[in-house]
Amino acid sequence: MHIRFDQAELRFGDRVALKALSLSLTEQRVGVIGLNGSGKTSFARLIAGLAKPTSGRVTLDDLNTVTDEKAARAKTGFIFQNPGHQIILPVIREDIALGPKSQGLTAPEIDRLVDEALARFGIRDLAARRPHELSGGELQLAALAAVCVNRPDVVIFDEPTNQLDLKNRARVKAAIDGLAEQAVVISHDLDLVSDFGRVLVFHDGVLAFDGAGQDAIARYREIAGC
Ligand SMILES: Nc1ncnc2c1ncn2[C@@H]1O[C@H](COP(=O)(O)OP(=O)(O)OP(=O)(O)O)[C@@H](O)[C@H]1O
Repeated sequence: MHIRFDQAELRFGDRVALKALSLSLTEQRVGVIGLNGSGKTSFARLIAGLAKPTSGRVTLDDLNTVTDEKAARAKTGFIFQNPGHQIILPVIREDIALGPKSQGLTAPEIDRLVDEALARFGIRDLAARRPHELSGGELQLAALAAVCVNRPDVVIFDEPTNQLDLKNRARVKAAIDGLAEQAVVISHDLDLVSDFGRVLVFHDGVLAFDGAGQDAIARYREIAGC
């Protein structure tokens, strides 16, 4: 998918979360790194239509995230920092079924799509479980299944390996690496994006570097002074 920012800026009162940015992204894997408060989540929320640019515009395959809001939103899936908060039904299977149900599909069609999504992320064993019983990694995968069942073109991850142990981190990394969909990955876990062909470094709401993973990490280390 072609994600495009045209002088898109996001402000909250006097505070500029993201300064006017023009950018074109078509890569399958895009990493986003930078210090706390540098504008990464603001950038991601603008793509997903969860925030509207205060000025300028953001388009997804020529659909404007504001004027074509519904169609643009359908192209994106967002995995939040705390995926437990986005699983709203009491049982994982029911939660994954929410999207297909809203499309008015028949019960067997819904069952088939949910089974496919569970199998795709290797979480069939979680189908009957409740979100509060799951580990952080399992929650990430359950949220990913619930997002991908809706067939988005791009999946946006906000710090997907935050607070995960090595085993869960590896599981989530494998799921991201294996995605057929385009992925935009915000991360403080630099290894997660180091082999991405395109990684954006934000600093103070400005795009400070745009290039290959290893180069972006080097630039980020300079900014962080370590
Ligand atoms: N709803 C809001 N109201 C006011 N200011 C906000 C709001 N959301 C973000 N900001 C400010 O915008 C700036 C960028 O925030 P953003 O969440 O995009 O940063 P980030 O790089 O994702 O940070 P982190 O790594 O800590 O998650 C920060 O100064 C933040 O305080």
